[in-house]
Amino acid sequence: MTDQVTTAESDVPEIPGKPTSASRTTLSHIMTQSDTNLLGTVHGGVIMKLVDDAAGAVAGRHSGGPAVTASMDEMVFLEPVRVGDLIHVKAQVNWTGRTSMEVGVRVLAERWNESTPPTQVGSAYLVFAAVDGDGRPRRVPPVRPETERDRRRCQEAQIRRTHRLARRRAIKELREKRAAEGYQD
Ligand SMILES: CC(=O)SCCNC(=O)CCNC(=O)[C@H](O)C(C)(C)COP(=O)(O)OP(=O)(O)OC[C@H]1O[C@@H](n2cnc3c(N)ncnc32)[C@H](O)[C@@H]1OP(=O)(O)O
Repeated sequence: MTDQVTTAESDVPEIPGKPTSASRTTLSHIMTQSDTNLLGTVHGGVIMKLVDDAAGAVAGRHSGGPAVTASMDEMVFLEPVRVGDLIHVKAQVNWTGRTSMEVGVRVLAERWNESTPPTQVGSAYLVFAAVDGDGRPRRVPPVRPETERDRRRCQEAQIRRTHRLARRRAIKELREKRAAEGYQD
């Protein structure tokens, strides 16, 4: 992983931007008995897979080709999901770097056969890297936020990006320091 935000190279032509709405996606699924954990509610891993699927579709659509999950952070489960819940997994590109994208995901649930408004049951932020046929990172079009909400999400994604890089750098430096001091853990 690169350790700093890379600026666009001057010798490479700019890729035209793409609006957020061009790749925004919702994946819906009814939860059944086979999705439950030992407590009888829906297994968190089932929801995480749907989150990764929806985010992957968004990343592929935005980048115009294959994209792989590089990281998933801040997966939050707000309320238990039950058998018979209709889940809506809403995903959009919040921010783009040179070859990576942060995708924000919200998970909503409603009873499958009732017309009550859905409630938010979870959220997550994932980083996807666009890759070429050999699995090497390739450049992505810059995302063009369209609404004030899109712009806020983009600003928040930049904060998360800065923190991810700073945390990674700090841990790397600590490990190097400990190795130099002779620790072999
Ligand atoms: C949809 C699916 O199920 S995919 C299956 C699960 N995922 C995978 O198998 C991916 C396996 N991992 C990989 O192939 C590689 O580690 C990659 C492609 C993600 C990154 O490759 P690297 O050699 O580290 O490339 P590099 O350092 O240039 O990083 C590429 C971009 O990803 C970002 N990135 C890489 N690792 C991370 C990470 N852990 N967290 C956040 N961002 C990351 C980098 O910051 C960089 O972004 P930028 O170009 O916008 O600045």
